[in-house]
Amino acid sequence: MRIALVASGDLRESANTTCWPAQKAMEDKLSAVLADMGHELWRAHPVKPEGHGFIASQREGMDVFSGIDPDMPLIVAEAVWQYSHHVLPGLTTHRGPILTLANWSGEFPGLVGMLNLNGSLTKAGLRYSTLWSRDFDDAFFLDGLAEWLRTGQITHDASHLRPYAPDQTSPEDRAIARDIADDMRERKVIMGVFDEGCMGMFNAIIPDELLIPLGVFKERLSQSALYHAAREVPEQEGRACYDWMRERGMTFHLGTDPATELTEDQVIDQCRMYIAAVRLADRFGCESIGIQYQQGLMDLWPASDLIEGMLNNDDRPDVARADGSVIREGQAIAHFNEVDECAGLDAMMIHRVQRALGQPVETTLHDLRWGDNDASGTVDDFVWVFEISGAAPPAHHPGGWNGSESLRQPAMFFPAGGGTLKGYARPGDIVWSRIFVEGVALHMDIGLGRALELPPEESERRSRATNYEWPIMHGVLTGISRDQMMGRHRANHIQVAYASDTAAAERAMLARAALAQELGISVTLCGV
Ligand SMILES: C[C@H](O)[C@@H](O)[C@@H](O)C(=O)CO
Repeated sequence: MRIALVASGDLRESANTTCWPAQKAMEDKLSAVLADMGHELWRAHPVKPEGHGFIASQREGMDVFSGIDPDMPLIVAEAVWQYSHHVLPGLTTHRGPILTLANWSGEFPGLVGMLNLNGSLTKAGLRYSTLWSRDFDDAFFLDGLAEWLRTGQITHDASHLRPYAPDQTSPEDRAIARDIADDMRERKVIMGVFDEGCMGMFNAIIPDELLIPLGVFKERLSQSALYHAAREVPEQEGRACYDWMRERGMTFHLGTDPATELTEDQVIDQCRMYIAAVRLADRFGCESIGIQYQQGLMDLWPASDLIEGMLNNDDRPDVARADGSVIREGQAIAHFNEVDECAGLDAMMIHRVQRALGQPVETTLHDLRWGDNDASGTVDDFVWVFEISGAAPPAHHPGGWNGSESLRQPAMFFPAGGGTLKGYARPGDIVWSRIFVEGVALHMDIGLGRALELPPEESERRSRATNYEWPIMHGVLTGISRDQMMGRHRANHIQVAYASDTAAAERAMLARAALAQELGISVTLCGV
């Protein structure tokens, strides 16, 4: 059988050319495996003179698909972060079986790219199968591939899923959830969206019609307004924020070459944008905000990540209004990275429930980046690398600000630099979740887990195997195997929040499930 292969890439040519060798190596392996099985893998688009073989725009993807027989079996293979909208239009009219596939490697965010495509295909209502492998020779992969070749689909183990039933939550916590839901629906809530849609993440956009019944409305803001407002903030105000973080013990790894190193000027500009973002959130009454950043703004201003980590922390530098009053003093302003609105909605619900239960509100999304057994032998579990591409709230790090550091964002992604907010998440009980769109409705997957402390060499190994600049949570998910998680998860992102102990985590999970259900979101308990 002849099988078409397409590879979607980044919009940034610097990322495409840097990552191409990893993609090529993966495609060669896949081709060899399929040849052994008696099939031919046909690359449906060429390796370009620019030095890579990725589809790098939506139009290019549409043109590639117009040359593919719509009834052929087709594999979208990803070893890198990719923009789903490059291939989504073509996939909407493809009739043959679709397989999304990634290599189990931390080197580049290929698994993350595949998971985003899966979430986007799910939201678009398209049928697909999905598979992953480290070396393309394990039984799980070979059996799955054989099943797909034979039947056009792969069924993953979903025995860890069960629908949530409201009587699992205590009457007191159901009342808390109902009060929050009533307040949202009556008083209404605003999510501030600084340029909707980021990096082709179709799954991350919630149609307004699905938010209206929850009382949630978007304020569509422009990154140009944020850029302008940041430029208006005097340098000394930015410096005061920078000093505030250093006084609390945060480490900034500074250099002198802005093209590849973090400079003080970049950090001060990030602080100016933090101040501008807080004031805009206040001006428009936004309960949460999301800054898209990665297109447009990335050419003008250092990365928004440090800003996002600062916003997501209750203990953050004060920002005053013109009259001198402090904006939401001592309270985090939930920020959803990459304007992932599903994460933004979840974060607002987390803030409200966790505050009502007296639990920490600090929450962040992470990429489901990679995972591996613990090479130090400290635990037997499979340990995930939850790793967001820039910043976690300092409250997630041991010692808070003192246990946090900032490194320059990689030049291949972020030409104007900017610092991250990195740390290794402190050990503790967590509740994880993901809101997603499927069948033109909102759904929530939720479960329990633990963040682990691993020996420094193992933390370092995991960080070096992925992006050293970015924060990590060593995550263990309760009752869910690696492959169950991969087979089910409908997004590249996973939301995490801490609880004080296991009982508190379970209570918070069930209270959040009750709130979601009350708001009309269908809830699946995963692994618990
Ligand atoms: C910098 C990259 O574009 C990352 O933002 C990307 O890999 C992601 O994190 C996607 O969630």
